[in-house]
Amino acid sequence: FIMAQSKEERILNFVLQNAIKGDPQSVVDTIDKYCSQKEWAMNVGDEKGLILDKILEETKPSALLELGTYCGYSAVRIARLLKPSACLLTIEFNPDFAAIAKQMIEFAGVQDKVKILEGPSETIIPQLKKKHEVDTLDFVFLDHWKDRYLPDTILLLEHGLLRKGSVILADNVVCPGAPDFIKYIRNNNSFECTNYPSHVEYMKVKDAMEKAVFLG
Ligand SMILES: Nc1ncnc2c1ncn2[C@@H]1O[C@H](Cn2cc(CNC(=O)c3cc([N+](=O)[O-])cc(O)c3O)nn2)[C@@H](O)[C@H]1O
Ligand SMILES: [Mg+2]
Repeated sequence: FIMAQSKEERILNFVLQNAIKGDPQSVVDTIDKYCSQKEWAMNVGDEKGLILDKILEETKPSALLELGTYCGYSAVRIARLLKPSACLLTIEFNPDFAAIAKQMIEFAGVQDKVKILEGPSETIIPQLKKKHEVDTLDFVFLDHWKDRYLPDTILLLEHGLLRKGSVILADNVVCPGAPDFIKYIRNNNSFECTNYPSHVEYMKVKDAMEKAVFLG
């Protein structure tokens, strides 16, 4: 009998059947095709993805953290631009989504640059230095629950995970929005903020990403 698939399983199966194995760009393009034509899903998407690409190419990070792996779209999108020695740690607490993302990342052939850490960000961030051999982070992508953006940014600061020049990039600062994070980061003299207007993935609804550079 046909298992009642989840949307996330349907996205993964569409990639396994239609993308080119070992080609991360084709995985990104195939997810965008499925989610714009068949079923909407909360990937950062192609329009905001190009902003993400540009900021990555400017930053050239070696140690990266993502909060909210979901199906692995942004993990594959980020990893495809990283130098061989770079490493993306991505935190996901939903085990079903983590399993899908693992298969997505392996199919794209970027598994050597991506490590999925299963659990809630509030638990894993304090473990990054001792358990996951992180010194400081060059780049952090926030795309998980919007009311966790601010507390997790404060956790990163408290645990000495940011250094002068570390870049935090936050998705969805307009829709669904992260008002407490935006208020804090724009009023904190230790951060230099830039807003990048865009749209919600696969929609005409206005959204934006916010870049915050830590000044030390
Ligand atoms: N504290 C957490 N620790 C680890 N993983 C988490 C945490 N919170 C959520 N997640 C995971 O993030 C993934 C994605 N996610 C993101 C959100 C919040 N994002 C959105 O709700 C959203 C919503 C829209 N939208 O409604 O248009 C557009 C977007 O780009 C979005 O990111 N909820 N789950 C999910 O796999 C979830 O398990
Ligand atoms: Mg998002």
